[in-house]
Amino acid sequence: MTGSLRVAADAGRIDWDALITQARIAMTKAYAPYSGYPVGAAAKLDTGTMVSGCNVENASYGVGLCAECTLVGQLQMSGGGRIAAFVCVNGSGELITPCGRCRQLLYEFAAETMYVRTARGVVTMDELLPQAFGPKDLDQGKDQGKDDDLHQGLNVDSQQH
Ligand SMILES: O=c1ccn([C@H]2C[C@H](O)[C@@H](CO)O2)c(=O)[nH]1
Repeated sequence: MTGSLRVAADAGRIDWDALITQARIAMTKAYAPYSGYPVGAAAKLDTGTMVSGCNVENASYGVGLCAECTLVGQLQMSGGGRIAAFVCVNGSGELITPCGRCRQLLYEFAAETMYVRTARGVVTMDELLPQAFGPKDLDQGKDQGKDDDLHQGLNVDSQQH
């Protein structure tokens, strides 16, 4: 089976209706007095556990939490795990795609292949956030930080400016 066929077959085994129902229930708990735009999110972990979240806004607008924020908080609090499937919905219960910041939040906890059902169909996390920055990049950066030659090279350069 080719890669894309396997992806389609795996995604087809997910109970999306159950996940969307959970997201809609979560959306009813949203605290969104400022935007008037409630959001609910739900994820199925590779452990089988279901977690959900809703947006929680704030009088200091910029510090409001997206539904995905509270979802990853619940994920960690409920013992951790990797997200195998994810959906989020708006106040009408319709599918929306996670905002940019939330794609990064979700990526941190994504399973090897994580499926996201959107209004345009099922996509993978890698398709939603291509060339993502993640934990592996931090590992590489740490190794390079110990490279004295590189540091000296950077110092020389900075002295020239
Ligand atoms: O992926 C998203 C996009 C938006 N929102 C929230 C943030 C804000 O409370 C409201 C309007 O942007 O929707 C989410 O929870 N998740």
